[in-house]
Amino acid sequence: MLDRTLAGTLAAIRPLDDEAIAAARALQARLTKPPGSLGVLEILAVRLAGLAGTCPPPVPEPAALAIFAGDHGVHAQGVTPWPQEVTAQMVANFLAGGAVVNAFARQCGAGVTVVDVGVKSPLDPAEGLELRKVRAGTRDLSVEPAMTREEALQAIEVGIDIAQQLVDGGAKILLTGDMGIANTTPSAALIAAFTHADPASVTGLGTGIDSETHARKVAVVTSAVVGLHAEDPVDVLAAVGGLEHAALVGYILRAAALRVPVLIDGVIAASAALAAAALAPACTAAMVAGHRSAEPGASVALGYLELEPLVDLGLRLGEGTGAVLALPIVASAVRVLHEVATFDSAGVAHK
Ligand SMILES: Cc1cc2ncn([C@H]3O[C@H](COP(=O)(O)O)[C@@H](O)[C@H]3O)c2cc1C
Ligand SMILES: O=C(O)c1cccnc1
Repeated sequence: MLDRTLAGTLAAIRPLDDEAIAAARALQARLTKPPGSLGVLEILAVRLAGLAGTCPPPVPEPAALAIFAGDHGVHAQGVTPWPQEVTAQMVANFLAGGAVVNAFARQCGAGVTVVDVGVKSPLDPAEGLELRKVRAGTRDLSVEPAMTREEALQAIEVGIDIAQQLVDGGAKILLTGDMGIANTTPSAALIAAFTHADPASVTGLGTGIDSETHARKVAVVTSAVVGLHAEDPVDVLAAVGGLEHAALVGYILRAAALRVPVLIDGVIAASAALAAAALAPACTAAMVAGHRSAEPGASVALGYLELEPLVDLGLRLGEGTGAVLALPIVASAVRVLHEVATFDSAGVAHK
């Protein structure tokens, strides 16, 4: 049994299993389809065999989405037009099943868990809600570090714990989700900090902002990154990240430690994935990029992580929507290794 600390989680992350990869490649070659005809799906299924250490790897059902919710002190800088209360109001909407991600989750067959890791207002207990608040929102990252190192570590361990709980409950794949008004600003700062990209090039329009707001946002991200002298990934996360970002880091790392695939959603999850990869480079083997968010930083982060997104539909919502939409593709890729007949078994002639 792995201990649920960050150190215990990092120590358990291992590279892919070469034997399972070889077995999956050999199996792909025997299935009744021209070799390579399933393109990216073949590569993905082989990698998931390597992750699971068995061929075929488990069909990713049931699937579990965790939506980590938190508020942001940097909201005070006018980086988003939406009031901060929307974070808590959307949490209520997720719990009532009324958000976009709920519709997608019903369509694609994913369970939804909402985690309050840092919502500003107090939330009442509810079915499907995990009350794990580390702090009622971060501090303003443009003025001081958003979190203490201790707070960031606590939030990482919330993510670790939630991932462990979902996998203990039977989940065969974990999906990332987020809710936090203003959170595309810390996401851009994390992406600039970890990839060394120009802050302006990774700062997008978030929920949809005017050019004046965008200019303010670029200035905030630029000065946060210029003023950042942290080396350790947890310190970077504490300085310019959010509580939901930190929880996502723990969630991703725990998925990798448990050898369960983790479907990365949009720019918020991609920025957390960079921090996770900085802590444990081998954890990228467990990551599957769900979609290409319209937010420019997401493509920069995925490029840095060498991940190709499965779908590209111009989404810019978050909540886990892009991860959920990619789920049937991942499941289909794995199902091929379980269910497709071989040339021998089906009596189909080779070329
Ligand atoms: C109604 C509503 C539902 C959302 N669901 C996700 N987001 C997304 O938008 C927010 C980030 O964008 P920004 O940095 O521009 O504030 C996050 O809450 C993210 O999850 C939403 C935003 C709104 C307004
Ligand atoms: O990429 C995302 O997930 C995203 C983009 C804009 C706003 N909220 C989330």
